[in-house]
Amino acid sequence: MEYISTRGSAPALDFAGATLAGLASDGGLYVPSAWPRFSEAEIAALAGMPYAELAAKIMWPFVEGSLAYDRLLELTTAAYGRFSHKAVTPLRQLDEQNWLLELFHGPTLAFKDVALQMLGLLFEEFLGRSDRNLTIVGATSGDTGSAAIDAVAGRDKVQIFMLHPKGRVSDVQRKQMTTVLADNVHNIAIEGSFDDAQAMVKRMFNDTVMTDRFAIGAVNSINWARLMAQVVYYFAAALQLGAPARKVAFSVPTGNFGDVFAGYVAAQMGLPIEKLIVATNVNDILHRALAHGDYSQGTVTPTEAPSMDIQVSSNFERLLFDVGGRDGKALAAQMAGFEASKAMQLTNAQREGAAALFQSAAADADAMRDTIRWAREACGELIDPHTACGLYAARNGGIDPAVPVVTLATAHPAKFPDAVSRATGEHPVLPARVGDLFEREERMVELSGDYDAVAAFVAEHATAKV
Ligand SMILES: Cc1ncc(COP(=O)(O)O)c(C=O)c1O
Ligand SMILES: N[C@@H](CCOP(=O)(O)O)C(=O)O
Repeated sequence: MEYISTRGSAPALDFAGATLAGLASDGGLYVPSAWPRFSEAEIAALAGMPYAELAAKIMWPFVEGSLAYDRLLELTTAAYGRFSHKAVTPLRQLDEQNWLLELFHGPTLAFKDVALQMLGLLFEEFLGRSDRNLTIVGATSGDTGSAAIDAVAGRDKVQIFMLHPKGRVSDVQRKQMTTVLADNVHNIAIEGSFDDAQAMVKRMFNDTVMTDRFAIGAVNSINWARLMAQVVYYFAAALQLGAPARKVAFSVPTGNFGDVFAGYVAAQMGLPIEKLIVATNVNDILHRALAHGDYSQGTVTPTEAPSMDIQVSSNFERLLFDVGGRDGKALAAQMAGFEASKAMQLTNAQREGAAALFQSAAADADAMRDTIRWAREACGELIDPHTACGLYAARNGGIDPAVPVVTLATAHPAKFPDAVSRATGEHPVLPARVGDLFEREERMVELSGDYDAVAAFVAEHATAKV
């Protein structure tokens, strides 16, 4: 499989190259040059497979040329062997139409583990074939950070620098990052929002002073390998609910548009998806873009679903590229306009292409709280505030009652105990494997939101590329 940039001018790479590169050198994001497609019979034959095997089957067309199938299966077996539930991503029924897909049974209790456990192993595999050192620079609103740190802590040839917005992640999220004291882990709290952190990360990929000395790598969902691994659980859930004979809808709590774009990829591969519901909190740039074609940044409002406090959604670029006719030059111009003015109108082709599969909704604080309460009182489930945005959109999405609607449960409720207990009066308990989190020592540095200060810190602590 060959990977091309959404902005049309970076060199095409194979899977290993795209995984190590992260962001394309023209500022675009890597996408497969064509979507692999499974026939109905091929999809039906996937039913009932153990998760690791299903993962290898789904990922295979994306990695072919960079990994042998048997090696891929060894990696998926190792990655998903660390999950605390045998099914890895179990489904739970809430009522006649609604289901929860629990994605939080990995080591750091959020859906990010599903992709990052795999990505950590892929880095090790590909770096082992060269004498290259990787300097990972990432931005997190709370969950990517801990999942990425868990996946690479202590690994040879990798240093990780993780930027989070100071004071804007939950205490559990912060401690899951800052209590990992491995020498290759560097946590940086910056003044500003996740968007500010993400902008600095992207800038570093195009800063030749840095890229001449260091091989900068990505763990955010700008890295294609993240999304590839997330495609698997759409297949896993839909197969359990009767696919390919029956269509399924998904409601996806959304911030950086990575998780829901993985659903779009599943649909391009042939999975019969009725609708993908994009669920935001009040930071609703994606809801405005999908409902009205208006992709304009706005300021970030802190909410009880802090991981989705995002107003620039990196992966939306991948969708605009695909539904807009895969014209890299035109998209590069459109994105340059957005970067200059912080606003952009979708073209008619982009709006119509997106509307064929996506619908959207934004949940405010009342909607989140009421949905957390409903899930507890009516269905006996404690859910986190991000999942609540998804479930709110699912219950109000007007999907044909004959179609099952799966809400992605993206985080364990105990990561956000204050919001959950405000809504339900119950304090969710952290699973035993992270139970002593609050007794562990923390280490992080605090920096201003100034790019030069962050770059200087990275340069001081990173290892040169070879
Ligand atoms: C718990 C949780 N739910 C949902 C999201 C949104 O996912 P995405 O950024 O892939 O849209 C995030 C992070 O962004 C998250 O951490
Ligand atoms: N919610 C994320 C934000 C970063 O998104 P990513 O999926 O692009 O890594 C987080 O928790 O950090």
